[in-house]
Amino acid sequence: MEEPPNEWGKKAWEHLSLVRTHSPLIQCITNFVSMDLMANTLLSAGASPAMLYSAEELHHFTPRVSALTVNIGTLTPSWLPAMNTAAQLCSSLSIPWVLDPVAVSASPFRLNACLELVRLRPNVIRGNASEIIALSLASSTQPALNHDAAPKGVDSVHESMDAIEAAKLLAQTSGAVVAVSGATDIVTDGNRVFGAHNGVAMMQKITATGCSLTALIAAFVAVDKSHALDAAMSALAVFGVAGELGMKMAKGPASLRLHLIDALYGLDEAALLSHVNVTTLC
Ligand SMILES: Nc1ncnc2c1ncn2[C@@H]1O[C@H](COP(=O)(O)OP(=O)(O)O)[C@@H](O)[C@H]1O
Ligand SMILES: Cc1ncsc1CCOP(=O)(O)O
Ligand SMILES: [Mg+2]
Repeated sequence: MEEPPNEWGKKAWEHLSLVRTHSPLIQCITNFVSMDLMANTLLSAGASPAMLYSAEELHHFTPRVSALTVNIGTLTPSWLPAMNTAAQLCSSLSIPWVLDPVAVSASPFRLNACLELVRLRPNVIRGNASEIIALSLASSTQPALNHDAAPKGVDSVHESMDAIEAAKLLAQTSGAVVAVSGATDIVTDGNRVFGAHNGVAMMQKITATGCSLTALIAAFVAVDKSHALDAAMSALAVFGVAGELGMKMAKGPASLRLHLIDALYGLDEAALLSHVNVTTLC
């Protein structure tokens, strides 16, 4: 019997092709750990990264970008004005921007910074399961966070499938598309929920793969602004497939980092049609 066509695979290929053709300029206000991998991920996908974060140049630069990513990984008070100004500029100019709430439950300072950024209306919020659960809880009722249950650092202590309801709620309260990475990458607009069953567990052993994925989402949304959910899903699937193909060559995290970038650069339509595995979750 003939296989049904892989509609999400086709869509992922269309989005990746648009990124390669248009090479969207992506501003990344991000943590020091992720700058290198994030910029290289964007370049290998065909986008143009710019890791500019000085408040002095935002009014000149940010209005000319195709999308922005704001990542609070190594947050200090001095970074916040630039993050807020860039986010405000994007929201007022209808430039898509994506928030990565790294380690949002690590401190009240970080949580409050994130809540302020959520109020500036990101188009997409991407985090791991623990981050989305914590931000969703705080966005809806503002409870005191239970620090015993919350992770202490940047890595998730929850499974992505356990964050579906939290992701839907965060999408509804924020108006953003919400993406949760993990064994299954989940995307929701608060109503529809899709999951990409791609990627390999070893990707967790490379620092900043999550941050880089968030920037990739920004690049994909930049080329399909009116379909943020589809674009985010494509980015998650593409990154996951690159991880799977890279893993065939890798011996461990260090060589996976290298082969992941090479695989992303070399992805073709046949690879996406045969590997992208997206299903409707609810
Ligand atoms: N158990 C897993 N199996 C397959 N892929 C995974 C797994 N855990 C994470 N990934 C992939 O690793 C990448 C980074 O996700 P994650 O580790 O959740 O982000 P973060 O670094 O923000 O915690 C994503 O592409 C995700 O799909
Ligand atoms: C280790 C670390 N510490 C502060 S930011 C950061 C990188 C986190 O990257 P990711 O969220 O992609 O794992
Ligand atoms: Mg992260």
